[in-house]
Amino acid sequence: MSRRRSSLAPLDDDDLLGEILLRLPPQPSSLPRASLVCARWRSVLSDPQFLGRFRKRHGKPPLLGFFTGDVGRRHVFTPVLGSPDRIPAARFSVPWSRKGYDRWDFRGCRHGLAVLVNDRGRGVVVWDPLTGQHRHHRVPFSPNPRYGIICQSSWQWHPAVMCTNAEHGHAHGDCFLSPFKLVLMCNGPTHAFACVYNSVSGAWGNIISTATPTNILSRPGILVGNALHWLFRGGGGVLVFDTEKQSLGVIDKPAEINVTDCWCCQLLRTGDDGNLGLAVLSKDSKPSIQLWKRQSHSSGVVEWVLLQKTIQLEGLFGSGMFSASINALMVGYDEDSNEIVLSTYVGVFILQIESKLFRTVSKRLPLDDKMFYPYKNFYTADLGEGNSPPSSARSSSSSELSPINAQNREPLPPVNSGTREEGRLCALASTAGGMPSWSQERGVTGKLVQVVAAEDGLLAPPSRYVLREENRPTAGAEPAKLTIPIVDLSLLAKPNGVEEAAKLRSALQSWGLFVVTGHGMPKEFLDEILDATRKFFHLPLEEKQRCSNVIDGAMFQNEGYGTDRIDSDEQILDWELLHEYTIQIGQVTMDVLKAMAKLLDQKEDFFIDMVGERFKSYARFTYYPPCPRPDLVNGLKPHTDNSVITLLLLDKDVGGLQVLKDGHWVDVPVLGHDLLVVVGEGMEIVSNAVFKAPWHRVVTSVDKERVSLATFYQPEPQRIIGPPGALVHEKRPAMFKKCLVQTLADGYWDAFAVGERTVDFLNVRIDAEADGKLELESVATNS
Ligand SMILES: O=C(O)CCC(=O)C(=O)O
Ligand SMILES: [Fe+2]
Repeated sequence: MSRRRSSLAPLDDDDLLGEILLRLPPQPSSLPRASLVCARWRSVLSDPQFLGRFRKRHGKPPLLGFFTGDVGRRHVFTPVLGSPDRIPAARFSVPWSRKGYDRWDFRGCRHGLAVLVNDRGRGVVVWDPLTGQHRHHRVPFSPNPRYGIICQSSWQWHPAVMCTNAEHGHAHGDCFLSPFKLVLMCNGPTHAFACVYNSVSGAWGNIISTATPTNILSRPGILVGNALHWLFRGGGGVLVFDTEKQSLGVIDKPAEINVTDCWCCQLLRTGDDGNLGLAVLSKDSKPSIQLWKRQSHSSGVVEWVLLQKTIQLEGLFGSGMFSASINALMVGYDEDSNEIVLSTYVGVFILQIESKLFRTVSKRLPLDDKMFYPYKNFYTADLGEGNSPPSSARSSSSSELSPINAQNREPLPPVNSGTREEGRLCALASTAGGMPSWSQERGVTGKLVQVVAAEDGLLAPPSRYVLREENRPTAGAEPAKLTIPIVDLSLLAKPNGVEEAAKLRSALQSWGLFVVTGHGMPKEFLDEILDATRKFFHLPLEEKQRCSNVIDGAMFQNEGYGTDRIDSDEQILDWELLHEYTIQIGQVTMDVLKAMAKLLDQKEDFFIDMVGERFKSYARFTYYPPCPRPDLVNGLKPHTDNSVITLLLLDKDVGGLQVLKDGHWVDVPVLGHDLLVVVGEGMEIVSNAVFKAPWHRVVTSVDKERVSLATFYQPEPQRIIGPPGALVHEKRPAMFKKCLVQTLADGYWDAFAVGERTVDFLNVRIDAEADGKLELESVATNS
């Protein structure tokens, strides 16, 4: 500090003035406002050295807002500060595209840096929202195909970024991308892999892996000391990655806790001693947050301890905010301040765990299942220099630090390299649970039905396949001779497709399914798909089992045949075919969903928005061998689908699918190259039961085998779906409770096993009585 002349008034002394201005609060408007006083003040305030000292002095940057959204959804910046500190949302708009198949997911913020990952594992980006600088990295590995990966949807990328600046007094938020560590964790149903990028060496380290009991929740890892922690679903415990020792392991979670969904459990960094903690939100009539802490005893034993400090939410917020079955969701966490973000029916709040003090984020946002990623930084609006990176950071490799545009990203890996890059398609083969059906079974011990059917001299199906008399396909009258409705998709899309829309309306209203013509998929292509399917089922058993989803006797994932562990060129061709098919069928699905939305006088993306951009499509191939006694068995037992909609490509030569209409089974004829659209229970929920999922089943043939390919279109697993406000009104109350998609998916096979609909089995339907009262006619139409 220079010597001061005592004759100067304090504010005339530059050093003293600097000392005084350092004490201004770190809010975004502080420095810009002070800089309006005069040119001299402005010059002091915009001096990079002053700004560095200002950040150091304050240490912790203020919370500017949240990046909100969820995996698979667009993310936006939601400012939390009031005027004059409020930062416009557009200032931090997330620049990565979420279009088509090139989807980037925002996955967290730490130390003023944000991290995004491509959902197909094509890259990871560290982004400084303040300066717009970013680094794009190609992911350094693919999960090993040996672990059964056939689609990336069951292997998820969990990136985490952290500043590693160890300089004394360094204030995070002032990190400007250097130096940092980027941790990339990839977790599937059986294993986790981790790898660390160090910005100083500019290189990725070794790939470390460990066996895991299941998938982890799709939430940012919590940094405690040097270790990142993620919570497993169900009873799996906690996955720990030590970023210094580079070790990956699994620790227990409190035995009493069952991690049912990601909105009810949150790992913590406890404020008092920086230990790992866990907050569990109970959904009882008296909602509360139970707190656990991991404590080490002098004996060296480390265990979870339940803290006395249970937080009663009603006491804090008043009881008005809690209703129905879901009272609040934990939608975010700030590990620096140990604050949980709670979304409720009356707004979004931040709750500080130690003090139990809460602040309001917004009273306008309704209960919503999107994540809130807190973003903290020193932001000094309009100070020019102040918001630019210091020159040292700016001079580092310009090819790495450059404005964001599509061109400067690394090239995408070739589609054929190593593991498949397919993001959302899961292939499975047929049914499981309950009375076995006469179709190719999956994961069922004993002989496969195809093997049974091929046994010489088989006169009747083994007893385990034979249905009780009242359940046999022939128990009712002869199938009714009715014509399944047909809708021409190419006409529907035309501006004057009124007639076709009327047909669609009538089909949905009275059948819940319809035949689609005019879908534009070439006949040869569809033939090729079915031929490949048939060929696959005709492969020797050992070969099929090589791609089975059962490894070492345990079923480990939802996917089975058609895996990525492809050995022959012919099979690669099959997979490419399926990939192409999903793209094309995806387009048909979108068109159908748009037309259905228009029937309800909603904008065309109404249903598409509700199920999310990261919807899943499952392709299920089913093989029905000939059966000597079709009258005794089900090819596939009566069921409703748990999809939003299902698109079926049926065998060109052999029928067998039947739909229940007004209490009678009706044959779906052989459709050639037309497709069949079937409404699923998911659609029933999101249309508030305006559209209904029909019961259907498959009967077998004495002498002909049959194949089919069903593509199930499902919402994002972490979404909560329910009847949307636009379809709920006085005359038609909500017919379903809000429900996590994953819960519906998990309940499906249990419901199937006992012959129930999932919504009934899980008790998601609210008012069975009122169901069906509203006809489609009473909903306005624009067609
Ligand atoms: O094979 C068929 O025709 C129908 C298959 C089906 O309904 C299903 O997989 O859910
Ligand atoms: Fe079905």
